[in-house]
Amino acid sequence: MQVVVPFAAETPKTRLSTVLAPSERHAVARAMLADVLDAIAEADPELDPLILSTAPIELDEYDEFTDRVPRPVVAVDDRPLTEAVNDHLVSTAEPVAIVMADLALATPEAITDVVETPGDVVIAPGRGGGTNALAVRHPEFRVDYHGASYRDHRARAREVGATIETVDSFRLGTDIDEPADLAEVLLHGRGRTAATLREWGFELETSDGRVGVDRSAADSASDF
Ligand SMILES: Nc1nc2c(ncn2[C@@H]2O[C@H](COP(=O)(O)OP(=O)(O)OP(=O)(O)O)[C@@H](O)[C@H]2O)c(=O)[nH]1
Ligand SMILES: C[C@H](OP(=O)(O)O)C(=O)O
Repeated sequence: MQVVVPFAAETPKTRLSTVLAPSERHAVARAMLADVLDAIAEADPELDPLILSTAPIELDEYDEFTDRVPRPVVAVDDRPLTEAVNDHLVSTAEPVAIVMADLALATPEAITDVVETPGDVVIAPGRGGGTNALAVRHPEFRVDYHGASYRDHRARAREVGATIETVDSFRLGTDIDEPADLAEVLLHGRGRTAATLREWGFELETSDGRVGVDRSAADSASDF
């Protein structure tokens, strides 16, 4: 199955701007993308990842921490997310999975659950109403991201007569959007993203009611 990984390359992760400098948001977005690509490759080398990026990206830097052969293809489409993904769905008659690039906790097992669960539309919801991973095997189904897209995708699937399955996954449900989500990476991440945050001096902060992250000012990037 082809696995499309949408990637906002130019101004990624704006909701992390209170804790990460612009250069760090780029770096953490790339680290998360690498973690997702690794999970896909380890789930099944036959899966065919396609990065659907808003701008050209150079993949050479991935060589040092992946043994993926061949490298994923990068397709550049600067249209908004929903439009770009739907155009891709229209252009292929084959089943397609769409896996977001900010799933830093993704594991091969979780990806396998999405691509192997039978159903015309298989959805791994994200916290907050989003759609973090999706498998589409129905020719008329189209995406409608943002807002409560989990609810909207279920409604769209019903409209076209598609069967719907939900994959209940903590690892795929945890997209890294807000500063508090970085605590989940430190707690549960096994890959590049967790290592990057630790290199930057992020630590768990447990003194308040809810676990968060803390970082010493000395470790912040110069463009913060
Ligand atoms: N190709 C493409 N991918 C996008 C676009 N917007 C977001 N993405 C990707 O879609 C996934 C979910 O993105 P969001 O969490 O909604 O947005 P984000 O840009 O990552 O973060 P924020 O700026 O904080 O909203 C991530 O993998 C993004 O890289 C877009 O317009 N085009
Ligand atoms: C793309 C969007 O992501 P969120 O804004 O929920 O992170 C969604 O899942 O619909």
